[in-house]
Amino acid sequence: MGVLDKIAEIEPTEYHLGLLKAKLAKYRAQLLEPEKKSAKGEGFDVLKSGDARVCLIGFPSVGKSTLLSKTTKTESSVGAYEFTTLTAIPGVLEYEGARIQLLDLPGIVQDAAKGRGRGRQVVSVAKTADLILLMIDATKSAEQKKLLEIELEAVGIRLNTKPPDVVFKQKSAGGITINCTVKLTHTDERTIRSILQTYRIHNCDVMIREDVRCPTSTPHLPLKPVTADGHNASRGFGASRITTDEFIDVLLGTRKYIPALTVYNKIDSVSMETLDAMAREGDGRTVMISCEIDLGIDWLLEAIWNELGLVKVYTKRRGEQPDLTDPICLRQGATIETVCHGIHRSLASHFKYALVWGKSSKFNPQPQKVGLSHLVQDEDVVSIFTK
Ligand SMILES: Nc1nc2c(ncn2[C@@H]2O[C@H](COP(=O)(O)OP(=O)(O)OP(=O)(O)O)[C@@H](O)[C@H]2O)c(=O)[nH]1
Ligand SMILES: [K+]
Ligand SMILES: [Mg+2]
Repeated sequence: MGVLDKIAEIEPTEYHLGLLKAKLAKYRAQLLEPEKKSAKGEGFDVLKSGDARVCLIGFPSVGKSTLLSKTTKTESSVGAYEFTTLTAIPGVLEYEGARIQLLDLPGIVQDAAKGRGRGRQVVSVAKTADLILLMIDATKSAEQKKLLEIELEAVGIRLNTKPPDVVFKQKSAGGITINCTVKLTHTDERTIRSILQTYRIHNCDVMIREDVRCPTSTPHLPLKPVTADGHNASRGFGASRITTDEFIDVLLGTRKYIPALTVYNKIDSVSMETLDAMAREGDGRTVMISCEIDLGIDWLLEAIWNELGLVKVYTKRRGEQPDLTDPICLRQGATIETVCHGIHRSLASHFKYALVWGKSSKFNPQPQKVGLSHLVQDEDVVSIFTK
C-alpha cells in the first residue's frame, strides 16, 4: 500500500466522525436522563398554568427576580448578593388578554448542567418552557450569552432551531430502509447506517426531507467539550457536522426545540458605546432593558408576545358588535374548532359554519364563510353558527 493510500485510509471522513459522534452522543444522553427527584427539589415542580410558560435563565444577580416583581403581581426576593432566589417562583404576565406564566429561577453557574450547584435542576426546568429569556447583566462580560447557551445545550435544549425534518420509525423486522427526498450534501447514507449500528438499531425506516439545516439565529452548538474561556474545544468539524449531529438528535428523541430571547438588563449602568455595540451585535431576538429606570419593559412584553406567536380572536354574536373586551387567546396554528372549544366544550358538535373577519378572511375586509378546520389569525373576529 502506498503512502497516499495510507493517508486516505486514516483521513477523518464524515463516516468516521459520525461514528465518534454517535458514541459521544450516547454517553451524553445518559447524562440527560431524568434525575431521581431529590428531597431538596421542592418548589421546582411548579404547575404549568396560563396560555404559555416563559422561563428566566441567567447567572446570579442579573435581575431576574427584579423583572418578575416588576411585570407580575408576584414579589420575588431581590438582593444585591448572589443566589438570592433558591427555588422556582411563578408569576403571571397579563398582556393583550393573554395570561403568560413567567418563571423566576435561581441563578445558574458555569457547568450547571454538569451538576454544579442546583444548576442542573434549574436548566432542566427550562425544558418545560415555551420561550426562554436568556437574561444578561449588561455591565458584565459579553460571554454570558454563549455560556448560557452551552448550559442549555448540555441538557438537550436547542435554542431557536426547528426540529430536523426527519422521520424515524423503529420496526421489529425488515432491515434498514433509508429514503431521502433531497440530495444529502452534509451527511450520507453510510454515516447514517453506521450511527444506527452504534445504537444497535437493525430494523427501521428513515425518511429524510431536508439537506442543510438553517438555524434561524443562534448558531448550533455542537456537543463538544468547552474550554475554560467558553470556546468550543473542537471547532473545525466544518459545516458537515450539522446534519450528522441532528440525525443523532432524532434518534435520541430527547431534544427540546425552544425559542429564546436575549434580554440585556441594567442598561442604565453602561456607557453609550457599550450600548451601541450590543445593539449592533444583537439579532432580531435581542431586547435591552433597565428594570431600575423602567426602560424597554414594554418592548420586552411585546417581543415575548410575538415570539410565543399567541393569537387572539374576538367573538361576535349575530347582529351585535364584536366583544373587544374579552378575546380568546390561542396558540399559533389554532383553528375555528379551537375557538369553539375556547367558548364551550360542546360547541363544536353543534357547529354549522363560521364567519370570519380579519387577516384570515380570503375576502378581507369582507367576511368569509368557513368550516372547523379554518386557521384563524391574530385579531380575527369570529361568529359561530350552530345547527
Ligand atoms: N443598575 C441596575 N440594577 C438592577 C437592575 N435590575 C436589578 N438590579 C439590581 O441587581 C441586583 C440583583 O437583582 P435580583 O433581581 O436579585 O437578581 P437575580 O437575577 O434574581 O439574582 P439571583 O436570584 O441571586 O440569581 C439587585 O441589587 C437589584 O436591585 C437594573 O435594571 N439596573
Ligand atoms: K440577587
Ligand atoms: Mg432572584
